[in-house]
Amino acid sequence: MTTTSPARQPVKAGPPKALKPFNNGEIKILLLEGVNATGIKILENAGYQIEAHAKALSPEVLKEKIKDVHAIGLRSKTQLTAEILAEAKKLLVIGCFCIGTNQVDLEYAAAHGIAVFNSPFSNSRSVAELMICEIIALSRQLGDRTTELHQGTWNKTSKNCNEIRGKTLGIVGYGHIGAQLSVIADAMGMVVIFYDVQQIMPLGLAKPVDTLDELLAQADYVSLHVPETDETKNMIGEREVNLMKKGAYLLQASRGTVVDIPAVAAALRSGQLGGAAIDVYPVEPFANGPNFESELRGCPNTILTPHIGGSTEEAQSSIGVEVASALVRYVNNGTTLGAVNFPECDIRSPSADSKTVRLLNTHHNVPGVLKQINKVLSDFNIEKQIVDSRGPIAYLMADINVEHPEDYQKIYERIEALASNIRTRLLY
Ligand SMILES: NC(=O)C1=CN([C@@H]2O[C@H](COP(=O)(O)OP(=O)(O)OC[C@H]3O[C@@H](n4cnc5c(N)ncnc54)[C@H](O)[C@@H]3O)[C@@H](O)[C@H]2O)C=CC1
Ligand SMILES: O=C(O)C(=O)COP(=O)(O)O
Repeated sequence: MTTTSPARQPVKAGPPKALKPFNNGEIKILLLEGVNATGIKILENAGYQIEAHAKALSPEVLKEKIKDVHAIGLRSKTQLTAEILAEAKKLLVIGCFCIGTNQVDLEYAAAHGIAVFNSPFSNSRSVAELMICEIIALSRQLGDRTTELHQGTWNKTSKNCNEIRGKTLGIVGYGHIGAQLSVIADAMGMVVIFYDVQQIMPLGLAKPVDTLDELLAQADYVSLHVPETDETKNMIGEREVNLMKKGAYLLQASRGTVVDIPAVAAALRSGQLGGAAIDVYPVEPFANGPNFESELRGCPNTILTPHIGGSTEEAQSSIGVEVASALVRYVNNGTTLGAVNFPECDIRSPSADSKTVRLLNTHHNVPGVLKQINKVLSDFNIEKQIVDSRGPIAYLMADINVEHPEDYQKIYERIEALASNIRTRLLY
């Protein structure tokens, strides 16, 4: 006789519980720099109180406005320095509706229990497409020809104008944007080489080189796609420009601090560089208008754009969805997946009919913390718990079964009173 073991029955899970904050009241969010309507809709549907501005705010106004909000959404312009964040007593979370997060003091934010989210790749394709457009535009001197013709000058010439087929593109920083650019350039018949501090799988026929100097010496076009860090500051200066082939082109859509602008302007005027396409600047105007000063103005074959690499409808729309959803998940459920300055944690939602309370605790990553936290929780049934650390801070999520709502305040106060506590939230 054969016996079959009974099929394992899945635990029945009801609909997930819509958790709400115990101690934050109504969630207020400040949105700056024209966050896309897709993001605003998600935040509205979550029931948050929204104040949205099309532009960045001056530091003085921002210091006032940030005092009262639980969340803030911004793009690359707004600088959230430690000085500004020090005013933000209620702030739980920052959403960078862009790729770069260098505008936020990430360490200060983490140390104060403020999680930061961004959109790691929603505008990568837009930047890569702009680079392709500019590689051809520089090769055909389109900027100069169109300016001349707008001024009434017909200047039909083929001098120093080239096809891009067979030319070498050197990509500095082979991350999301660099790799995307590599694939398109490769398909257009360019020879692609790249330099990155990490070992990254080359795509298509692209080849890595060992040093930046090697890349500069070989490339007809150098395109920069590194983040702003101490190491990338002035990565391209007079020395590097002079290592480039005479008449080569520079494309810069990373961060303004990566390039020494006076050195590039001098090389453009002397003919050492055959042209440049620059999208980002060490100092960018605060708002749209006739307010742009730079040594680059008037340089030959120089395409200047006002930080529009990621500015397409497609990119902004998907960034809106991605970052707003991350903010809602963090505020409503405590999920930190995708945070750039926090340990990444998530646990399954409790079922709607449960008496579950979710504890979210950011604490100093020191020995003995969990013992103290679990001492407080030991009077209750801990259904699930996860904790992870990142450098000096750690984040704990715990679902606890609490029969009597009057215990919520007790749990909250006792966890908050621990010496290790940075920030405590309860959702129920
Ligand atoms: N102009 C615009 O509108 C936009 C600009 N950006 C800028 O582009 C940068 C790059 O974006 P992603 O490709 O998404 O970033 P990513 O993080 O995917 O890639 C950056 C790459 O640079 C490499 N890297 C870092 N330091 C380096 C160094 N010293 N030398 C060589 N390689 C180095 C990294 O290892 C990584 O592979 C962003 O950090 C942002 O500042 C991003 C989007 C739009
Ligand atoms: O995504 C980025 O890092 C960018 O530089 C684009 O910034 P923006 O959203 O145009 O202010």
